[in-house]
Amino acid sequence: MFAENLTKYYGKARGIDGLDLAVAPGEFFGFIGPNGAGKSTTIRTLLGLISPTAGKGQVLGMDIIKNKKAILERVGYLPSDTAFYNGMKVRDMLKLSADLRRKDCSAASAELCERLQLDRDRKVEDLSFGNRKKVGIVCALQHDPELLILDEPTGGLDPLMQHEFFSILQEHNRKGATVFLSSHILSEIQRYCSRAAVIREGKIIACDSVEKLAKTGARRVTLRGSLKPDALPEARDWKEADGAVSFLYNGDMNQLVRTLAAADIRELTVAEPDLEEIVLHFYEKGGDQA
Ligand SMILES: Nc1ncnc2c1ncn2[C@@H]1O[C@H](COP(=O)(O)OP(=O)(O)OP(=O)(O)O)[C@@H](O)[C@H]1O
Repeated sequence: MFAENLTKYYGKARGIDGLDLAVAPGEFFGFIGPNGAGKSTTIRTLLGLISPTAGKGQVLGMDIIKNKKAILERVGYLPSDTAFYNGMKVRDMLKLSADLRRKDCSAASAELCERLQLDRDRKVEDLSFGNRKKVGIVCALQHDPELLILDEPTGGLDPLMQHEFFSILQEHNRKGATVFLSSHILSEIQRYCSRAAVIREGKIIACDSVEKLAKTGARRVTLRGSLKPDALPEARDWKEADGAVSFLYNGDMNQLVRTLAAADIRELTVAEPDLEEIVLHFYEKGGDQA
């Protein structure tokens, strides 16, 4: 799947602007970005649900403008906001979704409902938000698609269900399915994805293995003692909690050690910042790695 200079304007409003992205078959790929960055617009444009203003893309080797219908038939898509027909029971909704793909998915559907603890005899409109999400998940997965595109899938799922959901995704991925997961929750990207792209204001500002994205020259220094921020002008993102101060430091280590030696330090840890901190930094600075 790839996008090249993919651009979507809603009138004058920017959805995405010159977005480049490539996801290889079989990847478990994460798509991270703040609210309004363009994650859903990217996904909807790639699926042919909205037409790009400019640029091009391919999904499963098919052109996103010429082959919209075929793409939707072969992809499992979970939209960020799932809408269903009122008055239908879960089992009827799932059957309708399978019928639209002209596939008998009854065995897979039953197994997924069992694993996600979804009661098929209830009406969809009577379900809680999380349980409606599960209906969307089963619709996206029951036909065993080769590409899964999941837009913020875990909202509303409790931790046990999130765990089960990711186990199911991992099983699909191990069997060869490509998983494209958009999320705000960095810990789940870090845990499950092998590569990820960071989107900000409609553009990809970083794309790499999760390991490399999380790797940075900067360290988070946490200490208890008398050090004041003006002693280390190169340190940034000062935080104070429980009597300890911490900051991100990307400067000369000898300088850090000399400065600390001159202060009265009772406790000191120097650690790699977590992915969350690094991505937040991307959001703020627009791409200079910490
Ligand atoms: N139908 C629309 N009409 C006008 N502007 C839109 C429309 N849909 C999205 N936008 C704008 O496009 C930009 C990208 O929105 P998009 O929903 O793709 O972001 P997102 O990254 O999925 O955000 P979130 O995490 O909040 O779901 C936003 O500024 C949004 O206001």
